[in-house]
Amino acid sequence: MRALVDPDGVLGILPTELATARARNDHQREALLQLARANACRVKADWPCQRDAGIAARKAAEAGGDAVVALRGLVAEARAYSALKDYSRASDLLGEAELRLKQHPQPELSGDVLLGYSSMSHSLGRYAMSAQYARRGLEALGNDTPARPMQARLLRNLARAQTEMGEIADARETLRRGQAVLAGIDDPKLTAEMALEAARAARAAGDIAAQRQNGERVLGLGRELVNSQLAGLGREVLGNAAYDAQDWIGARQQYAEAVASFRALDLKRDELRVLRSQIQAEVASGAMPTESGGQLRRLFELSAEVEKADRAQSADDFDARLKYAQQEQSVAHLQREAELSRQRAQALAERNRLILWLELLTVAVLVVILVSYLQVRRAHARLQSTLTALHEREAQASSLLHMSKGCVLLHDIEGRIIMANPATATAFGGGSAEAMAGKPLQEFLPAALAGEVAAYLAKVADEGSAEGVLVVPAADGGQRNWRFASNRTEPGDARPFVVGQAVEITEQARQVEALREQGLRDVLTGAFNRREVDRFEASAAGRGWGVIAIDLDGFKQINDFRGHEHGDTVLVSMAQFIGEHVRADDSLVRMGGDEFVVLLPDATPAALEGVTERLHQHAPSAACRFSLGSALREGGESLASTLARADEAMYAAKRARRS
Ligand SMILES: Nc1nc2c(ncn2[C@@H]2O[C@H](COP(=O)(O)OP(=O)(O)OP(=O)(O)O)[C@@H](O)[C@H]2O)c(=O)[nH]1
Repeated sequence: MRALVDPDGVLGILPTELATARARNDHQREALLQLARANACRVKADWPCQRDAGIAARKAAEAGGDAVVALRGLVAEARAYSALKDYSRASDLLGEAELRLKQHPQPELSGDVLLGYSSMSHSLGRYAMSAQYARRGLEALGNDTPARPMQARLLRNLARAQTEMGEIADARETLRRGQAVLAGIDDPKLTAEMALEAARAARAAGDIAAQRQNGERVLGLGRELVNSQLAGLGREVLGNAAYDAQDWIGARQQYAEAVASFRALDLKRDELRVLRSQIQAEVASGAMPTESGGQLRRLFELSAEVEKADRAQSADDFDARLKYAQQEQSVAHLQREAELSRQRAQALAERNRLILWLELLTVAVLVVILVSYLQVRRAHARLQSTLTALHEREAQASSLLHMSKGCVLLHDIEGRIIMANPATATAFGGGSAEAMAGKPLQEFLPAALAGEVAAYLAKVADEGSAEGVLVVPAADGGQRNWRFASNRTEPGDARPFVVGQAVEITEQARQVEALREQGLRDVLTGAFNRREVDRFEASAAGRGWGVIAIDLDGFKQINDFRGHEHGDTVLVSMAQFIGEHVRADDSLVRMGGDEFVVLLPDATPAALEGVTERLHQHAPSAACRFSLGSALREGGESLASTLARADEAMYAAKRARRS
């Protein structure tokens, strides 16, 4: 902004700032400083300076990667070439700027480019085209644009073209809009340009007052900006106003001032134009001979026509260049479009491929989810039925345990009860099954069985199982027999325990004992039979024994004379007689027929003597006479040897009795 009002000040400080930015390699700042320089040069109408600054700004911005600032530099450069009337270069650069703008849309810069085209068209006398570019520029900016100076410039160009085309009312309306836009913007050069256009339009409309007013304004701004060209233009406007008011003297004076200003600046075209007006004023005022005036008029007409023709030629060239540039743009545009549509088609194909994959993936995921769901459902159903069966079995097992007459007991390796069924609690007198839990097994068994319980626990722990019969003394003095079988859980079990079962076999044991007893007894007399001999020898092994052999005398005759049944009675009576006179531990064995043996465990000679003596002593009360012989075990002899010696002694006694 400072470049607009104080261009010299800006240009004064720029070299230092630029040097600092370059030293820091700060391309972006350098580019912005060069843009400021281009603006300041434009205000001073120093077009080569603007061109160079624009080029430098573009290069620095490109080095700094700032595409937008590079574009600004390019536009500044183009506008400078346009001002230098190098339309070919200007249009090339504007075309390039347009192309770049498609990639980096910037409404203000688009407006600037179109302003450049509009100015060039105007310079070449293509006013309709100039107006059209100006309108396009205004459209590109939009109504509410913040780029008001650019909007004002476009309005200025539009008004200028309208004036040239004779659309004076429209031109003045456009200028009013332009001035409204400019209000509040501190841009003296633009203000002056707007005033110049207003003056031209006023002249075309025959409004001398407005011409003067605008001329004064331009002149004032020229002074303010110390701009001789502006001052010259202001003088020209005032000269035109005076000319139109037929104030020939005033007109000649203003024109003369303007010519002087343009000559000092070497602005030949401006000088020629004003000089022509000045001579016309001279002629009109009669200061020149009419004849010369006629020739001069012709000269001016010709010069104006030639100028117009030159302009038309330039315009044709420009048209051709514009067309070429537009074709280039169109080709580039078409290429870009083709590339874009190729990329779009590629992207679409890629997208479709991705969508297809996505769909396939979705289907696969859905199938996996469905299969998993079905499997989970099946597993759940299986689990449910297994649980139901398990609960049923658990209930059955619990019933079995509770209803079982047999004892079921779970205990740990140390013998601590984990669980017992009611039958166990009843059998062991443990109160309730629950009360037994947590207590040691020994607590429910007599102290006398402590050793057996310890042996049982050691066996089941070491070998994994134990079974046998436990004989428990009963309160009534008898005993109860329990057959048990216990199994330990697998050795690897973290918390091993033992499942024990027991059934009471007291009655069976009693019956077995009775049967065993019967097998050892002689049916007729109740004395032991011969099997007792073997049992006795086995039980008394390693110890001493005594034997008394007894044989009835004349028993055959009893049978023969008194009958066999009586003989039986005698045998029974004799067994009773012998049993009454032997010791409680002695065994009376009927060896067969009328032969009896008394087996005396641990018998001493005195004990044997005592028994035989008692038998002899009570012999008269016996139902039958008898003979006896006795023998004590000698050394480790067999029972058969002792029996043989006792038999021998008995027979010896029988012979002695007979004789
Ligand atoms: N009534 C009866 N008689 C039996 C039984 N067993 C054997 N006898 C008889 O017992 C008799 C035994 O005869 P012996 O060996 O000669 O006995 P004994 O007549 O006493 O003669 P000695 O022994 O020499 O004194 C035989 O007549 C047998 O038939 C039995 O169970 N009941």
